[in-house]
Amino acid sequence: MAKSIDISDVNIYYGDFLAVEGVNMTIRAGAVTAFIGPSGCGKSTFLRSLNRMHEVIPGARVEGKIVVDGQDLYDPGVDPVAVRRQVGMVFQRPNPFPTMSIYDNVLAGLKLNAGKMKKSAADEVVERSLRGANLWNEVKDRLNKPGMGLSGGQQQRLCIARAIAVEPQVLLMDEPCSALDPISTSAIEDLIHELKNDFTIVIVTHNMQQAARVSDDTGFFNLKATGEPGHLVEFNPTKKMFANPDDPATEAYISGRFG
Ligand SMILES: Nc1ncnc2c1ncn2[C@@H]1O[C@H](COP(=O)(O)OP(=O)(O)OP(=O)(O)O)[C@@H](O)[C@H]1O
Repeated sequence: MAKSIDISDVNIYYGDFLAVEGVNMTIRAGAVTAFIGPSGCGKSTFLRSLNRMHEVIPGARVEGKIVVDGQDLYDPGVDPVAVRRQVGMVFQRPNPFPTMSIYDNVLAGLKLNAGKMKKSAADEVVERSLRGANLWNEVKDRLNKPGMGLSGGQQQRLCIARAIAVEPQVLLMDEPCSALDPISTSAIEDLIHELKNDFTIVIVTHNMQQAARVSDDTGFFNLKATGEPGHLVEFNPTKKMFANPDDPATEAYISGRFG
């Protein structure tokens, strides 16, 4: 089930380097939220803090609160592996496991999380996830073929199927279309529309048209100055952000005057 995410006073560090400072926002359940902003302002860093992937880099840490379903993900008692199950992630480049079949790729996260499953239950998860990722009709007759044999767009939908197979509450997408052609991009954007019925979706995109097409809310990140940390300049419904932004820096960015 989709959940909202309440973020308060989040600072994100790489060692001593403060990369992102003072973020406050509420990401709505069952909506698509896009993060936009110039290169290096911390969009991906912030996204990775939402499922505790940031801290896998040595010396990296997060301050502040990120609350999903009443639970602060950074509470000392919380298991980061459980967080990553609850908050799934899809990356810029499709990354199916190269030696695994399409079928096993879909189940890869579940097998790590839930041990051995019955074949009938596994079949059911594979079909549901591939249907959910709009890929079933294209692959149902070759489930035992390698995932790497699919086109780039199909591989990305396979990675989405793998992410939704574990039934997360939130799905993070870091520029999921940047390695794809326009037709595959359009297929992923259609899919994002459908997935938001079941998952809270957060997407980082460099493409402002894409943010305008797929998202309900948008966060604009920027650097105050070179060498300063990234920060959230404005967070608003996407329609408002693109028609009538609150901040002159947002206006300058979306009208193409910098970034
Ligand atoms: N592994 C790392 N170690 C140290 N600094 C890092 C690391 N990854 C990112 N940074 C720094 O953190 C800041 C934010 O980077 P990040 O990749 O989050 O920005 P971004 O807005 O997603 O950029 P882009 O749009 O180019 O992907 C940058 O100054 C970057 O150099």
